[in-house]
Amino acid sequence: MPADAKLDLITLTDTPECASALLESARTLGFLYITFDGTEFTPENVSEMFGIAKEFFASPEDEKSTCPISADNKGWSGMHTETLDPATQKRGDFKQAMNFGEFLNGSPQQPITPTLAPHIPTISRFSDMCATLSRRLMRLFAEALEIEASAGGAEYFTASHTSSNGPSGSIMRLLYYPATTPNYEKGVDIRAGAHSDYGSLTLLFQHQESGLEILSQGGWSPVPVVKDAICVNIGDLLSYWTGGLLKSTVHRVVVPKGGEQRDRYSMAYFCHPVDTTLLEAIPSEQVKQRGQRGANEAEKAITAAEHLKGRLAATYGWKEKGAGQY
Ligand SMILES: O=C(O)CCC(=O)C(=O)O
Ligand SMILES: [Fe+2]
Repeated sequence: MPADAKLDLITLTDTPECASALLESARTLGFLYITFDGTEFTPENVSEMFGIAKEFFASPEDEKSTCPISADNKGWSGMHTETLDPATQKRGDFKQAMNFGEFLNGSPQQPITPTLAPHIPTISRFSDMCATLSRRLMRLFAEALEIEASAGGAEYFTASHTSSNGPSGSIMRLLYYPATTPNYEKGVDIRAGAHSDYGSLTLLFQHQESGLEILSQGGWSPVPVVKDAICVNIGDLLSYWTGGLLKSTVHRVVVPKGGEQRDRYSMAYFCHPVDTTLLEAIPSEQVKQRGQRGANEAEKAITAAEHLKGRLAATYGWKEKGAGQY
């Protein structure tokens, strides 16, 4: 049995010490936990959202399928619809998901099912809280990276992570991994295939049940669920932007030992910069020291939207070498 991954558990304070601790976790594992304490999240508002997720996934397939996932990455995806590791998987992920794009003044910009309709204010508020927390984390990363004051210093990422400045790829996602009987085929099915996330960072809320694993040199390590805490991981875009200093670590979701009969629910907020954001070399000595990699090597800066589009082609080469190796 591989040893559990040891993720740092950090309580957010807006101090240089906290910023350094976050950067250290992001530079090493690329994964960490932050406690609800120190954020707007509480056991109550998170469990209210899990209640909505359960109600939604229990609603009839006929109803959910009126909002199918579309090319804009919003909507419902049923069992085996998404394949996160197409090179290896014979069958799509053993899960369902519902993706919400950004809300505009509290209104969804996508079709919504009747079961979800009464909960829109709660989902919209939760999504906003995730955006606010993500922006705060980005601010702390900028502080720890000692970005030149003339370029914005600790506020370097703020405008690009503010939704009023334009559309972005940010997504609030509800996830449901059903119990594995009777249709789960061991060795063929997986709850979520190996992948890295695409954006700046991801906030992950897990409901009791474990199963998340991260890949390191030693192989796959299970990530134990920490009560009243949010798992934070760095995405490909931020790894690219920082010349690989911050690690976008490959991860997957499996059925934990003895968990075959249990459902698993989680919620992920994928934070992306505004589409038009230019991913230019970051004016930080720490990033410059990474040499000609990622955004440091590009002659012409690409935008966040271009990075997202080209992500698969751009990342498969280094993914074979190991996580986040720009
Ligand atoms: O459900 C989880 O714990 C992780 C899901 C995940 O990695 C993803 O959707 O990108
Ligand atoms: Fe992921």
